[in-house]
Amino acid sequence: MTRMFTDIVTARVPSPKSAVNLALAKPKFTLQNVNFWYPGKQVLFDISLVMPERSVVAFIGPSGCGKSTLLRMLNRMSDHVEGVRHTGTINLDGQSIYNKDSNLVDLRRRVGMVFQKSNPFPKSIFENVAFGPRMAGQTNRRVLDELVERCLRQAALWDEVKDRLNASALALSGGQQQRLCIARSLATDPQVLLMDEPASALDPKSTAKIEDLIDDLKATYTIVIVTHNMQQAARVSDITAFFFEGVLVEAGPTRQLFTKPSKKQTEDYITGRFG
Ligand SMILES: Nc1ncnc2c1ncn2[C@@H]1O[C@H](COP(=O)(O)OP(=O)(O)OP(=O)(O)O)[C@@H](O)[C@H]1O
Repeated sequence: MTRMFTDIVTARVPSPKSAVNLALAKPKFTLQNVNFWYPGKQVLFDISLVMPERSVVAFIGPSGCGKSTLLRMLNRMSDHVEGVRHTGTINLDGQSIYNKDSNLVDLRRRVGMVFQKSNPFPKSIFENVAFGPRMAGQTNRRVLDELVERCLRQAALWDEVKDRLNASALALSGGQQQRLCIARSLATDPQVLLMDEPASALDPKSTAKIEDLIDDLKATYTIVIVTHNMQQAARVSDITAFFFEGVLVEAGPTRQLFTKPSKKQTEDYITGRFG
């Protein structure tokens, strides 16, 4: 059973073209002793983890283990629930994101987010991508045209929509809508993309497109992805972090974690014994 599963997974570990030299990469996020509480309940326990720049980091683990909460801490979306608190530090490029003088608008611009369910605005394809730059004060049509084209190209959607930029975004397929949301999050010029199960609502073909896109995007961006699909983690990520009941059980290079996990709990999870 173990052998069969790891054979399947290692056959699909990231291709050499996309492999990142983790030893040389600069840390993008550094988490030290992070704890997090919802009102009356601690859900993350003493998490320490380094996420290298321009790599893909996957969070895996059973439902409720705290993956999304930790992901949302990285751009402080978790602050929005009343009564939450945390301890520990999260540094982005060496600066704490929780400093009292840190700028939340700037943090969200630098750390974009793509959700499980695509959520385009009920506007045209063009306006969805132009929305962020417009909110930031960009009014020059030529600049917006160029930016929309660049982001749609980066999101591997340009060829499919270039002749209907004024059509409603809601008329696109689910997979196209998700790529549009990725294009929209690229338009504010982020450095990090947080993806919360970005392909779980998509068919296999659209999922493959998102995975190819993640592989392309990491040349420019640091990507953190929550996924329930272990084969997807194995295919797209450089580093995998396995969580169980709010504890980071093990994190390391993806191939190593899936072929030679150092903890029995990790092995039990990746071989399907629980979760
Ligand atoms: N807004 C909230 N208020 C209170 N508790 C919450 C809230 N959001 C999540 N939790 C709890 O925090 C714990 C971690 O949830 P979280 O969504 O981070 O886990 P997850 O690993 O992402 O789960 P899933 O894979 O099912 O999405 C769970 O026990 C959950 O019930």
